Parts: sequence; structure tokens; C-alpha cells
Amino acid sequence: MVRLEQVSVRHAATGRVIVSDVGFTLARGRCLGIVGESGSGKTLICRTLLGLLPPALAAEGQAFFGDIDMIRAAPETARRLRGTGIGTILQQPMSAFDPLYTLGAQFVETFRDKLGLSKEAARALGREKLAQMNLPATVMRSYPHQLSGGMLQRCMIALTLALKAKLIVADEPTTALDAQNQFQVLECFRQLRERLHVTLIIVSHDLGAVQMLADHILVMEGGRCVEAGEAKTVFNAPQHEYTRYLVRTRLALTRGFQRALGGGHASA
Ligand SMILES: Nc1ncnc2c1ncn2[C@@H]1O[C@H](COP(=O)(O)OP(=O)(O)OP(=O)(O)O)[C@@H](O)[C@H]1O
Repeated sequence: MVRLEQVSVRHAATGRVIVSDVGFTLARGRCLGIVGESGSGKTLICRTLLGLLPPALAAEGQAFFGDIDMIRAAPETARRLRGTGIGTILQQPMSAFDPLYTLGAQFVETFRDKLGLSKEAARALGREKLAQMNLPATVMRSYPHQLSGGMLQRCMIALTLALKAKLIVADEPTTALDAQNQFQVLECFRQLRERLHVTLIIVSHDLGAVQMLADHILVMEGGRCVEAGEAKTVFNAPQHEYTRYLVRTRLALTRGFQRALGGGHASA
């Protein structure tokens, strides 16, 4: 479903290479976790695939979603695919919705526009998708500020599902959330994968989140992919020093967390 080949991103004016020679393939229903330090190029890889690079940057190589190379796709084609084929979940759920309108009004408007549904059918679809995300129908009457960040993230996921996204690109979807909301959002992603076989790319610096979902891992450092492979292999036998560091820190964090909870045995 997704195939990136030798993708590089340059600063158009200076020619400076920011992301260098990244490639991966992702089959339908699988999940890729992209991890790495801040500024390592994780977001730019996603933006290349979404056809959404900032104007100052230019991509080379190939970034296929199905048979469409998003690097060369016409802006209208890329926009259409972002509306339906590819869903995006961003770090700040509040910014995804208009604070002046209820979630229901925004769902209905989007479904009428993108799916050509009547008002009633759009409402019914909204309620159905919210229920799939374990959210009550009353959310339709709520304004964004009345919901927690985790609930808003789940609303975003509900929206992308209703638009029949085949691929969901989630960039740090849990970073801005507290622990309980983080867990609920990750659980929703997990259920999506199991029940609906949605293909997922999750970007995170939280190895725990990635470990819960990903089949494959891509480790980025300084704009380069330093390690890639099956999640189990990367976690259990990391080859690159930077990946070892990430895994060690993750283990230390988990142990600290369990000690804080008064738990006995630590495991990652
Ligand atoms: N519009 C832009 N113009 C110039 N450089 C940019 C632009 N956008 C991003 N960059 C640079 O590209 C590099 C990679 O950025 P990117 O946002 O992909 O990192 P990231 O790994 O997603 O980081 P984070 O985890 O902090 O989101 C950074 O050094 C950043 O400064």
C-alpha cells in the first residue's frame, strides 16, 4: 500500500539535505512505527507521503500510496487522497477542529461535502463512528473545548474512518495527552488494526506507544534511517548504537514507572 524509495528532502534555496535516502514498504493492515530524536526528519517523511511538504522544501525519490507517487502527484490529486484515502492524526487535536462549532456540526459538514450524504445520514454516520471509538453520541453536541485531548483524538480517528481512510498517518498522536488518554487512544488504534485492518504509520518518540502497535520500525537519526526491521527484532536485538540507547532509555523509564506505582517486577 505504501512504498518509499530513496526519498530525500532538501532545502530548495540552499540545497541542504535534511532527509537522506529513506525507503520502506508497508503492506495493507500493517503498522510502521517511525522513531527518533526531535528534528531527525520523522515528520518530513510523513509530509512527503501526504504531498504536504512546506514550499521551502523539495523531495526527491518516490513515495507511492497505491500506484500514485505523492511526490509527483498533481496538487488536486494529493488533496483528494488526503480527504479520503489517507487520514492524518496530528499532535494537537484541538487545532484539528473549529472551536466555534460542535463536533456534530463539523462531522455533518465534512460528510456532506466529502461523501455527499444528507444531514440525517451524516449524523447517523457520525454517531456510528463515535461509538466505534467508544465515545458516546452526546459528543456530537459538544464543542471541542468541552472534550479532553484524548476524546478529540478519538473524534479525529472516527472522522478519518468515516471517510474510509485506508491509511492513517499519526504524527505524535499521544504526545500532548495524559497517561490515561494516551492509553485510550493507543487502544483505539490497536482495535482499528485488529478489526478493520487499517494500515497505520505512527510517528513517536515514545517507544512504548510504538511497541504496542508497530509490526515494523524505522529508526531515524539526523535525517537518516539508521535501523529498520521487524519490531520484535529491533526491540530485542537492536543493532545500531542509537537504537540501543532508545531501547535502554525505554526500559529505564518503564522500570521507573513501575517503581512509582509500587509494582514488583519490571518488564518492558
Ligand atoms: N519548513 C522548513 N524549512 C527548513 N527546515 C525545516 C522545515 N521544516 C522542518 N525543517 C527541518 O527539518 C528537520 C527535520 O524536521 P522534522 O519536523 O521532520 O523532525 P521530527 O523528527 O519530526 O522532529 P519532532 O520529533 O521534533 O517533531 C529539522 O531539523 C527541521 O528544523
